[in-house]
Amino acid sequence: MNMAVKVTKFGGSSLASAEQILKMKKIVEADEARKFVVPSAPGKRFKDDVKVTDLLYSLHDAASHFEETEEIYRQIVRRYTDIRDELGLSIKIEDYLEKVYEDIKTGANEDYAASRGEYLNGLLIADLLGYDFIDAADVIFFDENGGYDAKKTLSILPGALKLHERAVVPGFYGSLPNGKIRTFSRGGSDITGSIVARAANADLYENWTDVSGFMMADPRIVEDPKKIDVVTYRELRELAYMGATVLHEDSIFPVLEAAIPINVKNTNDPENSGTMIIPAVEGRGEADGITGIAGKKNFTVITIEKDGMNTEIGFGRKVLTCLEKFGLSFEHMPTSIDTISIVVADVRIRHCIEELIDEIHAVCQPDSVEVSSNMAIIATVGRGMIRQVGVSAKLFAALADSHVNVRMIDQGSSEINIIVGVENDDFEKAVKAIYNALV
Ligand SMILES: Nc1ncnc2c1ncn2[C@@H]1O[C@H](COP(=O)(O)OP(=O)(O)O)[C@@H](O)[C@H]1O
Ligand SMILES: N[C@@H](CC(=O)OP(=O)(O)O)C(=O)O
Repeated sequence: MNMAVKVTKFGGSSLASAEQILKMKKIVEADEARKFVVPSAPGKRFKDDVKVTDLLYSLHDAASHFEETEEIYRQIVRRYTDIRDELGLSIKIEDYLEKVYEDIKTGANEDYAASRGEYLNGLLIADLLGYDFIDAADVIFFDENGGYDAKKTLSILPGALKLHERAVVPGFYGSLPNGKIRTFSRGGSDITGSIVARAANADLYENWTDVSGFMMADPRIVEDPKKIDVVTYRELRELAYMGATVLHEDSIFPVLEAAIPINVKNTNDPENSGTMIIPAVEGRGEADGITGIAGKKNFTVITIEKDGMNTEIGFGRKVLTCLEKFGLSFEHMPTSIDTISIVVADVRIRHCIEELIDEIHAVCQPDSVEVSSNMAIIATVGRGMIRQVGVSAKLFAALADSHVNVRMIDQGSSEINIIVGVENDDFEKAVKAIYNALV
């Protein structure tokens, strides 16, 4: 029988210092099946520390504006040389750092700069574990539009992995058809881990972080929230997208087809079983109540009102055409007979809000258009939750009792979530109220 294969991704918090990296080593060495390791860049060692990835973005920004770069570069050098020295390794990481610095000063792109956090950490970790190093630029590919190219990657990566008994593949980046480096969006090492798990046909994708799995709410908002033991890919995606940052929302796609389970585990508490993320939960469903609550701040809600909107053919299309004209995607679109609300992230819409409203007036001829910014959206997620009588009644009663003004309600058509929009200032209060009422 073939030996089991596990792909282990370690997040920045798990690799922030030599002390954390030694915990990683112990975990990897405790199980023969942990053949492929996907590291992030060193993250925060303490609350107000700066992630190496953020230092690299700053370095690139300073270099491209011809500003002072030495101090930022020195901080980056110190992070890696401290780790190397404390681990007692002899790899000459300074040589690699100098090359990175030179490349950034001579015009390398921003993604290249950001990706070096994982690249350099991968070199150190491969040296420490005695694993081979595979540069992600040689095995993970993006297409000319910058999207992940699954076809090309899966035609090369599985063969490349077979050449190595044990290897480190740095997270977060790959290469474009022109050979330039491209990164996933922030937190994207989780996606690399999933891609490597798929290519290795792994039995399990372990995602090691600084919490013992997915909690029913963000532990920075709700004190000591209950852990989610098992969650489906779909629920996970909803929670992750809506702000539960433990796992990148796109990290389920690569493993989805092969139905490889993901186990979120805690580097600081490796015995804890963490959270299992699986395709579907057999024999469980309608009576399960909620799975979790997640949310994000800083959205704008545009409410368009027009009497008789429900009978006007093509009204929705006209509204969406306006968004398209400004290159805007939207998060939610709750409707009633005479109103449509569009929810868009503040950062996307800020620069064009006035022109967009003028366009909506011109194209849709509405009775009124109202804009509310500084809104937070909160999703309460659970398979079967919607069919369970009383969940939404309890949720809205709890918000009313806490004097939270609900500005928008949307029930996702996937029937696994209820979404409410509240003012940014009420966000934490609302999450706590929903948690206390439903958990
Ligand atoms: N529902 C949740 N359950 C657990 N952690 C959460 C949740 N929502 C937000 N978080 C936050 O996600 C963090 C882990 O994600 P991240 O910082 O990206 O880790 P890593 O550096 O390991 O990739 C936790 O420390 C926690 O503060
Ligand atoms: N280092 C990258 C990618 C990543 O996934 O990091 P982390 O595992 O620390 O979330 C970032 O900060 O976005």
